[in-house]
Amino acid sequence: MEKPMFKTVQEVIAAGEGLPERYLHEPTGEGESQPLNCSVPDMDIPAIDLSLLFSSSEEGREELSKLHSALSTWGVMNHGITEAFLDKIYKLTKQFFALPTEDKQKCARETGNIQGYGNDMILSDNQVLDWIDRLFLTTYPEDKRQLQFWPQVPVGFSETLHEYTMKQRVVIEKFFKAMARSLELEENCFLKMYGENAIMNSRFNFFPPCPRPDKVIGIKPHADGSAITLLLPDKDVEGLQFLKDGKWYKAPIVPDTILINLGDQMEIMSNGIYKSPVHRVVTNREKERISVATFCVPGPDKEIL
Ligand SMILES: O=C(O)CCC(=O)C(=O)O
Ligand SMILES: [Fe+2]
Repeated sequence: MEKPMFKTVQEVIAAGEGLPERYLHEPTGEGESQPLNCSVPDMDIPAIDLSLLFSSSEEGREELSKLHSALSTWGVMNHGITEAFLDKIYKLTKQFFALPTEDKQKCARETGNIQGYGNDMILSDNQVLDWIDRLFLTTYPEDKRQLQFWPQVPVGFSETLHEYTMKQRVVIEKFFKAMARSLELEENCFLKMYGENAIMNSRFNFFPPCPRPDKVIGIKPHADGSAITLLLPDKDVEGLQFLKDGKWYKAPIVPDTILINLGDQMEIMSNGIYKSPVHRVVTNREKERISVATFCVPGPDKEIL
């Protein structure tokens, strides 16, 4: 199929033609009266050890109440995972986006397909574009993978993504069980709604340094449409912010953790007790930033109640 004509943000920068107007963000939403790059306070999300939640000890009960409070306040929590493995993913993501354009184009998205490498999806002519390039891959179930979009270079990318997907499945199962426990529900109730055929999509996000962080946004305010999202925000560069009571708060950098973010489907599954938070990504004048978001979506055979 013919590849669509598009310029990624990296190509826009390389062309040296200045900042196209299409990237100038119109501040119309809640909490958007201040410049995008104004300083905002830290949010206080706890790091929670999901395995501890299954112990009936005092410590286990404490962890469970921490989970309840984090999810009902923010809809977000952190969970530790081995450092060396996460480092591998960060490194491969950086290496992929540092490849020459022709190499990245080998994974380029095709018209009508969400999978592959490209810029912000252009859905309408007057859409303000996000300052982001991305590689979007369905990782689970394995028969939904479109391997022609999986990078051959850097070497080890596909194997590591497969391994990460399997590790994430363990975290997801624990998380759904823990969430049911935190609401005093039958342990498997969310897992059953989520289903065996749940789909996982990983999106590798790259935000190049931006000349106008006051006017250009990395990702517009949104809530994820998933059940849950497992997110690896950049290890060094901040940018992710969450909206609460009309104010933005920044997600602090917590090393060696996955940030678990509830999506709209989980808000419904928990009868609104847990919220799907609105969040955005701001840009940085000097530094590039990466993140890897995995959206976990119930299978098409599931009805969300
Ligand atoms: O880059 C980040 O930290 C967040 C990414 C995000 O919100 C998304 O991909 O939906
Ligand atoms: Fe998001």
